[in-house]
Amino acid sequence: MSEHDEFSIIDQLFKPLAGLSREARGLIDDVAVIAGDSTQDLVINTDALVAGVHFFEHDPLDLVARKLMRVNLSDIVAKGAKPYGYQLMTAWPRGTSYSEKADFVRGLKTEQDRFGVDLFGGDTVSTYGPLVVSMTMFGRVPAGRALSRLGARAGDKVLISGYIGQGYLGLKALQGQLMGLSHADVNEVISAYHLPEIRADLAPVILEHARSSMDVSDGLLADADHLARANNLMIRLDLNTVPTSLSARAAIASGLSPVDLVTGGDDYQILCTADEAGAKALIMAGFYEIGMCLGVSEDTPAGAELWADDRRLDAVAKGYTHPL
Ligand SMILES: Nc1ncnc2c1ncn2[C@@H]1O[C@H](COP(=O)(O)OP(=O)(O)OP(=O)(O)O)[C@@H](O)[C@H]1O
Ligand SMILES: Cc1ncc(C[n+]2csc(CCOP(=O)(O)O)c2C)c(N)n1
Ligand SMILES: [Mg+2]
Repeated sequence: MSEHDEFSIIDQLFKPLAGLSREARGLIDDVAVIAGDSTQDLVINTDALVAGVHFFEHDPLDLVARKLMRVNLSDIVAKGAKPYGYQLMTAWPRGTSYSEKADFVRGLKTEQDRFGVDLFGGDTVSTYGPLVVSMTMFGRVPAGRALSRLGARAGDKVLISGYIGQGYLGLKALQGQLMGLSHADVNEVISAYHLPEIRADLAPVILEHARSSMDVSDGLLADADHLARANNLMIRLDLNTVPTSLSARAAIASGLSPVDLVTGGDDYQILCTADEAGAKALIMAGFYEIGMCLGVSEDTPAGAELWADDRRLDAVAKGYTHPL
């Protein structure tokens, strides 16, 4: 096992290449922001999906395309930006048929129509390895207003845009490891794994009322930990207030640990912080309050902790990390 993971590689090898460019945000945010004209900036995000790592090799390719679009859109929306267009890279395993590629394109078209984006360019190559698809998504935001992971303050409320654990439950169902759910519940969580919910409609309210914001891809606890550390704060999450679906509650009743839901990842919900008034407005728009930002001290170092019923809970891992 290597002593490196994605975060140490980014930190040690890639961060120096970003230099002091404002656009890169020191590679501590999820996106780059490029100044446009005097009215708007461009928010840019790249996320890739790899067969066997992010999706199953036999997943229908229209769903893979749709998931690729959504995992990229979640970062754009989290920064308060409006989706604009995208570039695409596809590395096709040799022997992939024309009709499979056409399925992939059909999935892209469905999401283009839904989210109002067009294809701006990209690259098409072949590979001896598994299918790899990567997207660079562009969004537009009023000049100087793009949100960041930075900006949270002690006393801020922590909020989430929707159910946590749906994608993880779908993954477990597809792996045949989910017990106690009805047929309809299983279909619901598998559908969430393939097609995470993206609330593009929330971008304006996030822009208006959040102080810091990011999407949740690795796991709620892991991403709250990233946000907390970026701001040198302690985030205390209250597990009892994390919103979960009826399917998730049925899985818990059948023995699933609720901690797994907040560390499993594949959520693509929006995690943000706001002051009291901002939190009220965000809750009115559909967000759920799930925790607090606290100042750091010897007893409360920077990072995220999970609490339930006045007890701190331990998690084996806070979320998904790519071993490198
Ligand atoms: N290979 C790379 N080259 C340049 N920058 C990179 C590379 N990999 C990651 N980064 C940058 O490092 C920062 C953190 O990346 P990370 O993948 O953790 O972001 P994220 O939005 O949380 O990702 P994800 O949605 O994939 O979980 C981002 O600014 C990203 O652009
Ligand atoms: C087949 C299969 N096995 C495992 C997982 C879980 N998983 C893989 S990557 C990731 C974090 C987000 O990725 P990234 O950080 O690259 O954006 C998660 C939760 C999955 N989705 N599919
Ligand atoms: Mg992100």
